[in-house]
Amino acid sequence: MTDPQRPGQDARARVRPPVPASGAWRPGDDPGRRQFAALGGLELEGGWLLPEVTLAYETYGTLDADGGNAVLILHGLTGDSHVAGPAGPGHVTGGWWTDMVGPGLPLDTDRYFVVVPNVLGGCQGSTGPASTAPDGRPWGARFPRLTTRDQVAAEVLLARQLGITGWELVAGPSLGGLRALEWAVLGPEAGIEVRGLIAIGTAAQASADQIAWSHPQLAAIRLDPGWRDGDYYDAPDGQGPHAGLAIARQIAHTTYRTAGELETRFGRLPQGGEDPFTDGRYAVQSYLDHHGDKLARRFDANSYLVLTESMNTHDLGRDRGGVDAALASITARTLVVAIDSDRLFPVELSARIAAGIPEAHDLRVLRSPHGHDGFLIEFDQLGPMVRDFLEVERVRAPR
Ligand SMILES: CC(=O)SCCNC(=O)CCNC(=O)[C@H](O)C(C)(C)COP(=O)(O)OP(=O)(O)OC[C@H]1O[C@@H](n2cnc3c(N)ncnc32)[C@H](O)[C@@H]1OP(=O)(O)O
Ligand SMILES: N[C@@H](CCO)C(=O)O
Repeated sequence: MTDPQRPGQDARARVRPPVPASGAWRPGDDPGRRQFAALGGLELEGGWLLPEVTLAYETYGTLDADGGNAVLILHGLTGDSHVAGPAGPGHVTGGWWTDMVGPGLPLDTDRYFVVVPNVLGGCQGSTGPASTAPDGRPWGARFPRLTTRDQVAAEVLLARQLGITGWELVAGPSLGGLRALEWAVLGPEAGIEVRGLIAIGTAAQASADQIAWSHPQLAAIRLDPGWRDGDYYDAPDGQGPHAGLAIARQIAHTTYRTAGELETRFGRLPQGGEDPFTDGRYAVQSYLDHHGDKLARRFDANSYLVLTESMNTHDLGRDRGGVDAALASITARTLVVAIDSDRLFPVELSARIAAGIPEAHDLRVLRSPHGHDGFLIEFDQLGPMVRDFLEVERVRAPR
């Protein structure tokens, strides 16, 4: 991997990442070749009613006549429905699993019909805080609290609308893994079979450490004067809490990588042309500025809040007699994948999932210097793990 030492970014970026209003995320951005499902009202776990729910989604491949080849892929915190393919008109970023999903690839779209929804509460076409509330104004901070279960309940409605009665596989990393686990419990309860499950770098229950790391991220956004109590969409200066969101991403991004990687890649190198002893930055600071700035240009801060808080409340065992009982109720054949250097979702959290699900025969561990983001990088290892799992599945249950 090469690390360009980007010269010349304004050193003030250390304090307030420069995100021009024209380049920042705005409601309605990024229309793509996505499809949109109007799913009606949804009663949420917290008792609120979301009167009109839309989920954006993409599909890849063709659904068999018997509907037996449907696969659901669920994205992480800031991902979206664009799982594969290039960036381009309608897609700010290239597909986040382009190496994993496609003809002949581990999630083979010649064989499977792959469905990828944008999560409820997100900002890439699904109902979220930037959507219009019944009073004609954006929901903003009035958008109700969401849980993982609510997100999956919306996806159940989508599956029904698509005529899918069972998933051959539900797979997801990180926040997508939280939903995948929830699907494995809620899906069968809702009459949608989940035959296979792949949970990557994820957890059955948010840990204190994860909640702790999220805490300053939430504050960074809410304390940005541009947040305006969540109602910034129509701000006269066009500015939202872009600096707060960028700082949140910088904190998060550090947890997605490892201390060893940062040391190896950046060490104490100054950013090219800058002097950290005056007003310049170290290269690692510039790297974080870059990732913070990049997210603030493509993501809505209120969605970041809603999704982060949904992760914090994630608990597969809530009202189900605890995590162990919930895991024990999962009937899907399961592959659990951890990343050895993941400091945000450490291997123990995956080990607990693998130990608790009766049909989870395997805990596979990706070796990676990159930490949590390994699931977006280590395709040479992840691809064969997924292929192996699906081959065994095929032998076990030929169609
Ligand atoms: C499942 C999901 O939902 S996924 C959502 C996934 N997408 C994201 O998370 C987007 C954020 N991107 C990333 O986190 C990473 O790029 C990954 C995980 C996708 C890939 O990781 P890596 O290949 O290790 O990329 P890395 O972390 O080095 O970042 C590369 C970027 O940093 C920039 N960079 C590297 N060093 C510096 C520096 N010193 N100063 C400024 N920028 C720098 C590179 O120019 C490059 O910029 P670009 O992405 O705009 O082209
Ligand atoms: N980089 C990933 C990490 C969180 O899973 C994302 O933003 O979705």
